[in-house]
Amino acid sequence: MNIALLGYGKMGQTIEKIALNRGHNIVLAIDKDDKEYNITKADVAIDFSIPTVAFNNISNCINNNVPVVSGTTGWLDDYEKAVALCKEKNGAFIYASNYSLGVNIFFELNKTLARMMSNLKQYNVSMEEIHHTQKLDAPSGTAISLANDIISNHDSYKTWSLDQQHEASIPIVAKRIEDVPGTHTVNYESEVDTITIEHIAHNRHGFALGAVIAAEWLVGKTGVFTMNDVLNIG
Ligand SMILES: NC(=O)C1=CN([C@@H]2O[C@H](COP(=O)(O)OP(=O)(O)OC[C@H]3O[C@@H](n4cnc5c(N)ncnc54)[C@H](OP(=O)(O)O)[C@@H]3O)[C@@H](O)[C@H]2O)C=CC1
Ligand SMILES: O=C(O)C1=N[C@H](C(=O)O)C[C@H](O)C1
Repeated sequence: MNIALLGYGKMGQTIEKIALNRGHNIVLAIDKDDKEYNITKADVAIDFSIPTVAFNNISNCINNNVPVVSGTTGWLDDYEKAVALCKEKNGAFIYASNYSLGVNIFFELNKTLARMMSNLKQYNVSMEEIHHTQKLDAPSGTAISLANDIISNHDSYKTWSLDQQHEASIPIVAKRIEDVPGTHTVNYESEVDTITIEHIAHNRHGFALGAVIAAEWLVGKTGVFTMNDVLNIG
């Protein structure tokens, strides 16, 4: 496949290595200063850029009939617009806050645990995410996905927040520590014990491999998809 990388930072460069190893070509590697480029050279685009440009990058792909895999976080206020555009243009679009197989398994564990905890009011949930210091958004996209999945599966929670706990709100602590690729923790605490589930990424390989697998899967399809469609779990 001919792949366009929209964003050639830490993730773009990791994706390039994995894509080349799997026999693909990188026909574009776009960064902040690359204003003029022909996206139609690509069979598929993979966007790991920055929150303020992600929606434009995705729209440009959809408008030019190029399937697009989006991994950028922090732009989701525009997600429904991207979905509507994709449907209108009969395009192909997938977004995931986290492309790693491990985190997608963790998402399922989190939903199951939330369903079990919904009847056990003695436990209060809290979350923590830790990332490297260059990260632009907080909380992480993965933490938001985890919180939304708890809200959908647990009667007591209606929202999440980064500050002090409000009633019916899941408190999230976002820490920034040099070189951490991504750690997510969900805690249920009672007076007598704590139950914790945690995912620790050791490097960016899992995210990048998942994004390339999603791109391979997406080509030739039309519609709006999630990683559950690609991995057939959940
Ligand atoms: N879904 C997932 O599985 C994962 C998602 N992410 C998300 O992916 C995104 C990128 O992460 P990461 O690679 O670590 O970040 P980096 O900062 O290393 O890379 C972002 C890149 O985007 C570039 N960029 C800036 N403006 C544009 C533009 N207009 N078009 C294209 N590219 C542009 C930046 O260029 P310049 O440096 O010149 O400004 C930079 O090279 C983040 O939102 C992060 O949260 C990260 C890991 C996994
Ligand atoms: O910025 C990162 O690095 C990461 N971002 C994603 C997120 O916001 O959840 C995924 C992963 O945790 C790494």
